[in-house]
Amino acid sequence: MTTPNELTPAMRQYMQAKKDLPEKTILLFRMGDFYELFFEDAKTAAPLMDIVLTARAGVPMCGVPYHAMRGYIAKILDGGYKVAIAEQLEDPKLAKGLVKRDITEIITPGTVLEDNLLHASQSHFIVSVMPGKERFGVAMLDLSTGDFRVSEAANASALETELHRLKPAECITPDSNLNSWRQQGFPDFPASISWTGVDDWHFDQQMAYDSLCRHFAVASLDGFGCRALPLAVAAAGALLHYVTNNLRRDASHITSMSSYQTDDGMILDRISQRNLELVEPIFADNKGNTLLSVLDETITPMGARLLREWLLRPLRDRLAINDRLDAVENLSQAPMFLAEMRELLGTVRDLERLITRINLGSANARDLQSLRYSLEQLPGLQAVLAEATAPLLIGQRQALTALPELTDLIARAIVDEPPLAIKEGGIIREGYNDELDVLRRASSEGKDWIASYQAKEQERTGIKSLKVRFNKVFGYFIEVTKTNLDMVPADYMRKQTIVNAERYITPELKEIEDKVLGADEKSTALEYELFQDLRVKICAYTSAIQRNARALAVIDCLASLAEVAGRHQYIRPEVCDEPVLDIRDGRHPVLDARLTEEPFVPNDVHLDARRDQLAIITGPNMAGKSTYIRQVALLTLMAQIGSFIPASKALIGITDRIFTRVGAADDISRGQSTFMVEMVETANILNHATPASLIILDEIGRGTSTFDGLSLAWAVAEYLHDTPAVKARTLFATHYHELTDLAVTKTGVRNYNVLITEQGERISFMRKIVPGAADKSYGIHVARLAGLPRDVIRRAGEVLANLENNEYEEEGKPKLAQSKRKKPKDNPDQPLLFNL
Ligand SMILES: Nc1ncnc2c1ncn2[C@@H]1O[C@H](COP(=O)(O)OP(=O)(O)OP(=O)(O)O)[C@@H](O)[C@H]1O
Repeated sequence: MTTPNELTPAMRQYMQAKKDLPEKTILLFRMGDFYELFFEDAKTAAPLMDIVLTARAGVPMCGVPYHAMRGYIAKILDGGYKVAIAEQLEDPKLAKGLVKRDITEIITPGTVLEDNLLHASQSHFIVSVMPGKERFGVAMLDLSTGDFRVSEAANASALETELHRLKPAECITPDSNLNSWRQQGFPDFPASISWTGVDDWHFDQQMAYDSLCRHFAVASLDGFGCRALPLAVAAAGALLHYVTNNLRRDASHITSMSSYQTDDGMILDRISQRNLELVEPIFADNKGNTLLSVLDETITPMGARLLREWLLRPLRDRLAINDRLDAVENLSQAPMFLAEMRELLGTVRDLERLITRINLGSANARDLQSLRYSLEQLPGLQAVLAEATAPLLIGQRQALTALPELTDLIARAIVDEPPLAIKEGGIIREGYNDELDVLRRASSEGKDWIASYQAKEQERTGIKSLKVRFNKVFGYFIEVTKTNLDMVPADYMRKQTIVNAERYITPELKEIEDKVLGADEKSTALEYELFQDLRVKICAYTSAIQRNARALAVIDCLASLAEVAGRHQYIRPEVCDEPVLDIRDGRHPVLDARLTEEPFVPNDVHLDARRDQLAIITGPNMAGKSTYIRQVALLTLMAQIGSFIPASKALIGITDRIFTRVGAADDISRGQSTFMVEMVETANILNHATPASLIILDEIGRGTSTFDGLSLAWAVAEYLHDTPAVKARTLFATHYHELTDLAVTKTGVRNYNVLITEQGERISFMRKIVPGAADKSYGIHVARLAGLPRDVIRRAGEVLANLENNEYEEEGKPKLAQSKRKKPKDNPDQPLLFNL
């Protein structure tokens, strides 16, 4: 084992860098053209990175070439580690003694900026959570865009919902809080979050407040709407400190912070988000099944990210919803205007991530050109938007600022098609810088001279095949093939022998070469300097560019909604604050958009929490019950994001929360039984629904015995109907026909069924929801369609007949054979329902 005293100076430097790193951090230490890893880090990371572990002087080590390093970051992060990068802080050629090295950044799952680890259409948040007595302060930062927001969640369940919506890769929280969660069990947060505990004092309110003020160069945070959000400020201050100090990341592109209330939008908890397949399908291979996949016709990455956010956070304020609907209507009514706008958006690149890269110094010349082409669309967009009449569109037009001085500057500075590399020249346009032009002229005149020198020497020596060539080792040289060596003049100096030729130099060739190469080297260095200068100049426009990006995102989202509305013949819904839902000829947006052989059959819905509150929907399997109730939830949600909807007419009372209890995907991974999950979800609904909510229940109690299930379903329906505090609009699809009896005694219960036509043994699904209870279950018909053996179908028919005729054994069990008909007497297990 090597002791510290035996370490080389570079190794001691390595140990020093390693000393201050947080736990579970792998250090990549730059040494020349490689990033090297040593000791335990090498042993841990080599298999993760899939590279060979070697040893030098007994020290385990491995390494990757500097240019490939970024590609390995994901592999280390995936292994559950952070990545620290130690760079050389001076040019090794100029260093006197040991090259200075230090940690320049620490990369964690929530703070990656590598393109291959980011989704263009999704934000990538690191979140900070500060617990209060009951409330939680929440701050979130997307380092790739500079998007920084704060909020407070009213309680643990609101925090859960918020984290499921944001899906952060990483969260920080005070050490003490993380420890208590670890001891008492975590709330229901997404399992994918990597949690980091941070010293409690970073969350000190005053310190956080002061450091935020310092960062934004303001005297108060009131301008960011943070006056009444002390916990949020603490979370935000700690987050900024963590990113800039602990991770040593550059935060110059974080130019503002915004605040929002977690409960001013419609609440969509984890379960509804999943069941309604809003942004992710329940089964991963059904990508086209999500509502987002139908509504997302955005053109820019900023628009795609914002639309996703709109979908997961529908509005609740009628005026705000109408603002969006007005804008969508305005665009829908002017297809030319819409098309022109979308065409202009087609040239706009990811402005938010571009300006971040420019700020962080990782942008190349092509990024600057992309920025220029994107910004050059703004005057055109402003001109087109001058036609807009909807206030939201007018507002966005006013928020757009064309930056002609900046686009001109980039246009003058950068060539049309610059290379990817930024240190090898070829980037700066002629005429931008006099000194550069002079150097280039010297180089090109020299090169011309060299070109003519070849012809001159051919003439002088009479060697037709004489060539003037160049390589990096010898510079310029004259090459003569072996057959012509007798004609080589005396003044040629031999430099190298190769297989078929000899290479020579001459004093005059070397003299010109010095000029050419000197000029080339200088001009490349100057180009890099000019590029850096330009980058700094562009950084001054960061917040103006970010404002433009936000306005463009809104425009893109509205245009996407208008485009989809036109494509699928949607109509504008009317929204109101009363707890009603009146939709004519509604269609399921996802099934409707997908072209299938069976045309989609539209259906109505009429619900009013004050009168027709609870609809019980019965009907055979496969009839379309689930589709129908999900459709109602989706149409309500669409209306509240400001989208038009597939229907012929709609009045939508604004909903505070959509609850779903749907059997499809039970969470076995959470270690709960199907029935337990079902009951937990039902409890959540009964405990949180309000008269402004919308509840869709697809069968309750299926996971237990029939009688238990039926009794629970019955009691749940009664509770929803009878309890004033939870009297929400409810759609209840069920196979328990007994539930249809509720309509007899409960004034707010309505029965519906899905129309079926029967021809002999065959049934046809009409997909039409009609008033009244279904009279038969038809489960056995569907089983026949599914190909169950004939004997099983016949036997099931017999048993069904027994059951339907209440034929029971003495002890009250259904008699599963043809037998004398007898009803059980005085059996306490026999549910009351059958006697109703
Ligand atoms: N209105 C409709 N128009 C056209 N096709 C429909 C309609 N509603 C449903 N379908 C089709 O019928 C299929 C079955 O619908 P769904 O799953 O909603 O039935 P269900 O009654 O809930 O069945 P189960 O009780 O077995 O869960 C759907 O996959 C869909 O393709």
